[in-house]
Amino acid sequence: MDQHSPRPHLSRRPVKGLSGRLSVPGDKSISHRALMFGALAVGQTRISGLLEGEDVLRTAAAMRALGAEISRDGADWLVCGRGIGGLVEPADVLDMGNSGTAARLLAGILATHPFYAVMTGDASLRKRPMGRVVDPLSASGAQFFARAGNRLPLTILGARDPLPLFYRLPVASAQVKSAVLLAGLNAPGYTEVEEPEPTRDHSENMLRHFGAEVTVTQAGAGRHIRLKGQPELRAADVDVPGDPSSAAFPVAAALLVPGSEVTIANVGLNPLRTGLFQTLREMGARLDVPNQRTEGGEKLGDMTVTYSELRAVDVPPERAPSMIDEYPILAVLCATARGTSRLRGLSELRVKESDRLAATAALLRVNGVEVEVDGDDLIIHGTGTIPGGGLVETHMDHRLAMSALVLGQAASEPVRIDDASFIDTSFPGFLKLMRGLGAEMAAS
Ligand SMILES: O=C(O)C1=C[C@@H](OP(=O)(O)O)[C@@H](O)[C@H](O)C1
Ligand SMILES: C=C(OP(=O)(O)O)C(=O)O
Repeated sequence: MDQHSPRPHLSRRPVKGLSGRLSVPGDKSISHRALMFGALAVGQTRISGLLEGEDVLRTAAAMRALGAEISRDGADWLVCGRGIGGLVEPADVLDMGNSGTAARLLAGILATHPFYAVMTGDASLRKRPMGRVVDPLSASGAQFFARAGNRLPLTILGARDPLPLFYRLPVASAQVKSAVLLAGLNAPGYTEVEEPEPTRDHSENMLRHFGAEVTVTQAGAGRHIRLKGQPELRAADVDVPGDPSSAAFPVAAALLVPGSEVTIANVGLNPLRTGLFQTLREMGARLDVPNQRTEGGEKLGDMTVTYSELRAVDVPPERAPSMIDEYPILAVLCATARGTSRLRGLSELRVKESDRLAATAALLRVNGVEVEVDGDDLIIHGTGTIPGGGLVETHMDHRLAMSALVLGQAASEPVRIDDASFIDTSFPGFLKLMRGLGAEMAAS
């Protein structure tokens, strides 16, 4: 993706409201994990609804390079696993593209497999911190060699006699928690992780689904997770729900174009992912989810969203893990609401595909919105009107690209972005799907 061709696009206000019923692609977090756990299980795992975005395809390629058989079967994916400890040394560098989740979770798997592997990524991923996984994983006996600041490319020499891990997360990160649990799968005894605040629990849910023994107990404001090492993971089918982090974009567009009503089928509603929807309701959004259900340990439902006049909001820092990827699009909605919004405790946004705190502020400013960054908080002064007319720099970041295109749906002048190509990492088909609802987005 370093040699990718930028695809500049523009977005303008449509003449009438957005409408329609749609599905968004599969959940990215669950898709990565389904491929990884499938590869570590014995037998054949069938995955339906897998996200075929570039991030997840990188995970599929890496698990193949480690010896798993992965193929497509119609709309489904099949994974023939090698069992825990059964992966083989990859013959070449593993390129994780733009994906932090793929790189960090794979580091966990590689830490307790006794061979040599090298991982790299694109220019965005090579800037992101890997020390957060290298530190805890080193205690398993694995050796890591990285560029200054623990950046990719990263060489991993997996432990021959892995030790179980006990780790208290210094930041609320599901990626770090999952890396430790994945390493613990191939170590004898119990691996334990304590998180300061609950983070998405797809790894815990899926480990159980594949037959591992995982217990979760409340620990203060956070959680204590305990995994019994060296289980026999048994292949188990996975039905991936729609990604709530992707649903956020059509939901936001419907909320800011007058006259809109849109229904999104099968949206994942894991309570550790729904901070945005809670916040939108506090802002006065009409979101109806009449038929909620649970499938494969994950909640989901069909969500209908109707254009709503939004009011400003104050989002507490402890809500951040449940909506960590949704702040750029929430900031766009706050810009359209009348009044001052404050989004608190966003330090983790600085280490995403871009520095999302700075880049979200810049996205709004260049389109005439008054914004401040105060420490780790983002403050947005909404007037109810978006002048627009700006060219947004997206810094290889899919969420910034989609957020800017949604902003254009409410702006007086068209909003341009320098590059729409990274949208395919998490939301292939985004532009087509948005145009199908009546949004005005085009190449420029
Ligand atoms: O575990 C996961 O699948 C993810 C965890 C989050 O990252 P952190 O663990 O860094 O918060 C999130 O931003 C990312 O898109 C997906
Ligand atoms: C932060 C994200 O992903 P990752 O960390 O996997 O690159 C994201 O999808 O917004």
